Amino acid sequence: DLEALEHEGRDYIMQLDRMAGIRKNRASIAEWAYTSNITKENEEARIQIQLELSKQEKQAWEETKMYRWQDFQDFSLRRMFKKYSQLGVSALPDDKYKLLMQSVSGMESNYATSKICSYKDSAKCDLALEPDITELFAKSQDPEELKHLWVEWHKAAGARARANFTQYVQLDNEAAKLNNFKDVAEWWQSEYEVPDFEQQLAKLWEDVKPLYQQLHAYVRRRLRDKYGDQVVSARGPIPAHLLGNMWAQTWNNIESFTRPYPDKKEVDITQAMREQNYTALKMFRMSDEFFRSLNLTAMPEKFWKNSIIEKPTDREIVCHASAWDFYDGEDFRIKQCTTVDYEYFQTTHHEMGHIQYFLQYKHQPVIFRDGANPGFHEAVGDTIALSVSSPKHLRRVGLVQGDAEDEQTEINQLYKMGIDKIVFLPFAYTLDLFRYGVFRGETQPEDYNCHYWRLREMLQGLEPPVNRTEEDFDAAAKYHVSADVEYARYYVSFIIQFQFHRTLCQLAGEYVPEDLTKKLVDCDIYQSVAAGNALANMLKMGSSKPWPDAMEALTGQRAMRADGLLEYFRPLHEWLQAENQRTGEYIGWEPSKIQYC
Ligand SMILES: C=C(C[SeH])C(=O)N1CCC[C@H]1C(=O)O
Ligand SMILES: [Zn+2]
Repeated sequence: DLEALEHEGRDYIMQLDRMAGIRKNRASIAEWAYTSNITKENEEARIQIQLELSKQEKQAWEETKMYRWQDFQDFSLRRMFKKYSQLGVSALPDDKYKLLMQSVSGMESNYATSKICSYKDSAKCDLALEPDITELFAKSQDPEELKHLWVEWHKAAGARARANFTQYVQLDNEAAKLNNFKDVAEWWQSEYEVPDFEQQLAKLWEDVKPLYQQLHAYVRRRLRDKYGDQVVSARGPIPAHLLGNMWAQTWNNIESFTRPYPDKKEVDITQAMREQNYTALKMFRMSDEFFRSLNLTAMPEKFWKNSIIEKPTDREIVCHASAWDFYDGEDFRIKQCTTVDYEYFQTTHHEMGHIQYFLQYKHQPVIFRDGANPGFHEAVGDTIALSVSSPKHLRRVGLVQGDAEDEQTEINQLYKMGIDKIVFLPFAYTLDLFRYGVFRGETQPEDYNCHYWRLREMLQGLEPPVNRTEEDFDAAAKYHVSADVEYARYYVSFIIQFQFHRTLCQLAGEYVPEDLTKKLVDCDIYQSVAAGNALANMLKMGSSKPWPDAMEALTGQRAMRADGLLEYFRPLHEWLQAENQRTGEYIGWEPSKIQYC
């Protein structure tokens, strides 16, 4: 009878889950070995193990689908079977599976090992993205040097990935079809378990776009003031190489010469960190201490032993920051090439947020050890970092001196947060709208660069520094495109982290709507056990329930909405509107004159 069948099904799936944990542990170990020491043999070993594990997965899958789990009574049991009934890329025949692994691995190692020549010294050709190019791009205010770095990096890391990318698209789409998806776009969106995910992204963009356009117009004027109208036009898109970041995904590196009230004291956190002899380890210890202050879980001993927190000098590694779950309940690691600066201070909290999520849901069955949706996993650390970057907290830890002055200081603070959080949204939206089009076949290889820049211009109001052709492939110059990492997760994160932050600030007694002494912009939840417990309760759920349940458990809302972000930035939005009106700034941008299609 059904009762007995369900009982047998439970025994089966729990045994399968234990085996899956062992497989994932082995996969993580092989992946770590390769990405922390990029050599041909480590790449081959990793692919060999992936191939072996995929065979085991396929066998297990054959057995799993024999169960009539759709009729089971228990919700969690049904959910476990549903997730295990999706085989993934292992559904590909061995030869295609191997080809797919090789094409992604080829792109990723190209990205990780690409070097370019210096602008000032054409004989110096050992500049890596981290730390060399990143540092130069953050500091240089020479448009010609920035143009050189931008063009050379996009040639080395972007154009060179085109062939592998085209093959990866073909094979990944075949895998999608074997999993009963139309294409990879549908497969990626299925992770969010809502039928209208793409419409939700579009709605969120409509909500935030007016604020972005005001910020874009203001920044364009300040850049025109600095570089002149031969470099930055009054009504056109902003050249993408002038924003302090290789992908113009965050503009925090131009804050020092574009902030609204320049005569207010300079708040240079990076300088303060360096003056106070911060080290990578100190940054990690401080982050761990913040999480513990919320009554969350301390980093386990193995974390401190096994993590790589600085770039090794004796080998090539994948420097792009990452957090690792080894699915054995004990081994959790971060790998990042930390530099002592404000940006990496944020990244450290971001990665520690991933580890905290791993720790909170480690008691779950392996199949539920995941974010409620991919965006939740990206939002945890950033939510904590919203408190860490508040003036109140920076004063608490001695990175900022003196007291909160006045409304102008607050506008400067909101501006600093806005050129990080608001400008990121159209960037993130572009990256996956582009790839949705590629996977759907709406964008053919001969149109890759043209379609990428059409979206960049339409959504971000940017243009390339020089003409582009289909010899280029600028999208792959971004890590996540070369590494096959879905990006809508960050778009979701940058929206929901403000919903999380607002709730946690209220629980911490740090934010009271309409109380001018308890403003959201200056909320710091540090040491609030009430906030920490509420966050922990949501994190413990992992992916055991659909994400609206997790969202409701923490915030009382069941949807992702821009109202948290818009509330946080309202004073800045009003200031920008007044300021752009005062200077008669043109809001939006006319078509670019640069050739890229
Ligand atoms: C820090 C990570 C590793 Se999950 C990252 O890739 N992030 C964090 C914010 C956006 C995105 C990026 O760097 O593009
Ligand atoms: Zn992340």
